[in-house]
Amino acid sequence: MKYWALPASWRIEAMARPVILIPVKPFAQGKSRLAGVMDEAAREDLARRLFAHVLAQAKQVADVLVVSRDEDALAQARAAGAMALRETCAGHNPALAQALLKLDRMARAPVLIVSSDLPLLNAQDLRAMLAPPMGVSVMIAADTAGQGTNALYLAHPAILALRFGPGSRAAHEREAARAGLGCRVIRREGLARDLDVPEDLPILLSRA
Ligand SMILES: Nc1nc2c(ncn2[C@@H]2O[C@H](COP(=O)(O)OP(=O)(O)OP(=O)(O)O)[C@@H](O)[C@H]2O)c(=O)[nH]1
Ligand SMILES: O=C(O)[C@H](O)COP(=O)(O)O
Repeated sequence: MKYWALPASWRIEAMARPVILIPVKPFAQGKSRLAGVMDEAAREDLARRLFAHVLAQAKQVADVLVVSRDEDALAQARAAGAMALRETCAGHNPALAQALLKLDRMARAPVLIVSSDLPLLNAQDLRAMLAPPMGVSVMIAADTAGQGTNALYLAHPAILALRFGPGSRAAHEREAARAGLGCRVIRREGLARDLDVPEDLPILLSRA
């Protein structure tokens, strides 16, 4: 069938370019679980560098939207050519919900939510997350423990209730099942290795 012979609503979805959505906690508040081994300035610097890395990888792959209440993070996003959204409802899930609402109004394009603390992330990881198998509308990149969600692909912005927080991998799977959506869990090192606790810090050496 010719492209222009498709129903109009399908055409819009087929044209819609995916967006990578990066939530960023204020740099000075992030990485609080490293407080026992790094002072405030070092944690802030680390959070800033991790975000810069994720942003650079994401920009190679798709349009990017950053949601944050940190003006520096928003400025860094704009300087890299990304869209920036000031968070009005503080918190991981509320900020993402705000961003998804905006994306849903812009276009019903696929969204890939990616954590800003993935030191081994590369563009291939992101491309893999943006290529779901037929019939799959939700893809979850689990953390190494299989408990958290480090990246979440959504076929469109309003498809799933967000459940970031402890046990989010299982919670996102449950939400997908409840909504009758095809769902896959992906395990790739670049997506799985986040940097949360002191035991994760040796990852940085492998990037040195
Ligand atoms: N916009 C926004 N992003 C958040 C918020 N809280 C967490 N995030 C982001 O969500 C992703 C996962 O966060 P966490 O792994 O909990 O990282 P963190 O909050 O820096 O680490 P801890 O302070 O140790 O909990 C990262 O991209 C964070 O920047 C928030 O309140 N607002
Ligand atoms: O799974 C999640 O909700 C996020 O990745 C945050 O989880 P974490 O606090 O274990 O990093």
